[in-house]
Amino acid sequence: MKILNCKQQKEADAYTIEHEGILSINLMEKAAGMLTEAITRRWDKSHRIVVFAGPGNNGGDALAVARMLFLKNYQVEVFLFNVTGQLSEECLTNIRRLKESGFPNYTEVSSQFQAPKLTEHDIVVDGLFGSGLNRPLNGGFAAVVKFINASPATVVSIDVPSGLMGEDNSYNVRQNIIQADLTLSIQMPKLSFLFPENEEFTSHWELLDIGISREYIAQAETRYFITEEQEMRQLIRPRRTFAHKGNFGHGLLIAGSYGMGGAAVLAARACMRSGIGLLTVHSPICNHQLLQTIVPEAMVQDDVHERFFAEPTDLDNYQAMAIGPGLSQEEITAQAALDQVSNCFIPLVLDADALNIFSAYRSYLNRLPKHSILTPHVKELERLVGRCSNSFERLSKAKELAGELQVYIILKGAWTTVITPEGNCYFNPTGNPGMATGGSGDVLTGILLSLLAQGYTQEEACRLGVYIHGLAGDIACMRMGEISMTAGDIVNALPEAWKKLTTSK
Ligand SMILES: NC(=O)C1=CN([C@@H]2O[C@H](COP(=O)(O)OP(=O)(O)OC[C@H]3O[C@@H](n4cnc5c(N)ncnc54)[C@H](OP(=O)(O)O)[C@@H]3O)[C@@H](O)[C@H]2O)[C@@H](O)CC1
Ligand SMILES: [K+]
Repeated sequence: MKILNCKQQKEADAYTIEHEGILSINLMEKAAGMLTEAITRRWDKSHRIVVFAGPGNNGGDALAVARMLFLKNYQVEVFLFNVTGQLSEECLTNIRRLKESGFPNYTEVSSQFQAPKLTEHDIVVDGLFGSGLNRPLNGGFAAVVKFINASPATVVSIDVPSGLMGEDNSYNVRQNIIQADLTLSIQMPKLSFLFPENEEFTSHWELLDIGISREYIAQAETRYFITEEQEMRQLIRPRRTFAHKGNFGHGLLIAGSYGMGGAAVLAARACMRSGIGLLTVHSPICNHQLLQTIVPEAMVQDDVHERFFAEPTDLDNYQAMAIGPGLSQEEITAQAALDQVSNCFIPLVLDADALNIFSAYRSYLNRLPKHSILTPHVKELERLVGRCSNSFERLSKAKELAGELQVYIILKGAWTTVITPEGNCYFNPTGNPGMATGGSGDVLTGILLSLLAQGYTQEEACRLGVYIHGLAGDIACMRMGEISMTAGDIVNALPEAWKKLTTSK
């Protein structure tokens, strides 16, 4: 699914109006009908609905919703903020329609706002500003936002919480943004909904498909996408009847150190559970027994060192390599890892300590083989690109780095993002906060190695890998709960996740 910017959303509305034979006011009526349905589905008539409408079409939506709720016998109050005397055409039409419906509780605010008393049983409909917001809110509008945020009422925002920019909020004033309990977003999600620091504004959002032109969306250019299940289903390659293990690749996992053998175990188990033909784990001698016992399916190659990865190994027999989980950053390991990675000629995943080593030896960064996959979480990314003050900046810097080094970056967190060397960003919809637990990243590394060894392209492996990892996380969460689930539970849920994604619905 594409994520378009606000300018494109406006163009999409205009294109739909022009090419699909629908009047602007009727498109708004359709949106309002769906918004009203979404509200009445959740709240019955015992709730008073207080509508705050702004001067543009977001306000127009809100006024139409007010009329529809009133005609369904809800108790509704409306405040229209008309401070400049300039209202959009559709907003004006909806004021007229509201009045014609016999609506009694309409207040137009031009200067002084007499705030109503709001209770926790009230529902506020926020239709102050939507995709037309072009600067941070201030003055009277900021005061209204603060009043709504301070009230105990439940807040439903139309399209966007008023005051929130669709993409970059670096220069916004956070106190002047509506903290919505629910955002009913028209047609497409906004990029800013996917950033963790905006959770207080958009913790829950839902999309309403008002029938914006598919043709426009198909040709609209964007760098931002949300991955969909159907796309992932189509990526998965069927296993042929006459297949043998040689068809599914041989992967090399370089992982583990003294006290960190578990990371190698988790990655290896996840790798085996994701369809690879053969796996060799290269680990320090101390982990030999552990690996042979817990992951008997994998072959174990001992390093020369008892406790640490110390000597690069030959890559001739492998189709892909992953390095990093539980590796440590000992000097001897760092040298071996830099050497191993710099000379790697097969598809490669770098995770955890392998990333930290490259952050510490920055001059080696340009020796990273092209199209390597880097899987940093926020802190690991910032070690590479420097501190960032917000998610938009972080994403921009990650895109720059991916372009500069020609690598794939998987930025882990809620809405894990796959960033391609060309600068495309794919946000992953699966997963849950229970996955924020030690070893979860090691599991992802194992899955990625498995997919690369099987011949999936880097982009396919990244997108499918994070999707299945999140899906397994969701299954683990259902089984064990968000609090108790562990990385091992994610591995244990992989079979069901793969089955779910490969059986027809
Ligand atoms: N048929 C359609 O078109 C459909 C449209 N739809 C709906 O329309 C919404 C977009 O409508 P929109 O483009 O009119 O923008 P909107 O957010 O209402 O505000 C624009 C106004 O705000 C003003 N303004 C901006 N920033 C400001 C600030 N900081 N402080 C103060 N003022 C500020 C700006 O004026 P300016 O001062 O910039 O001249 C302008 O007057 C969209 O979110 C969706 O809900 C859907 O129903 C689908 C069908
Ligand atoms: K709004």
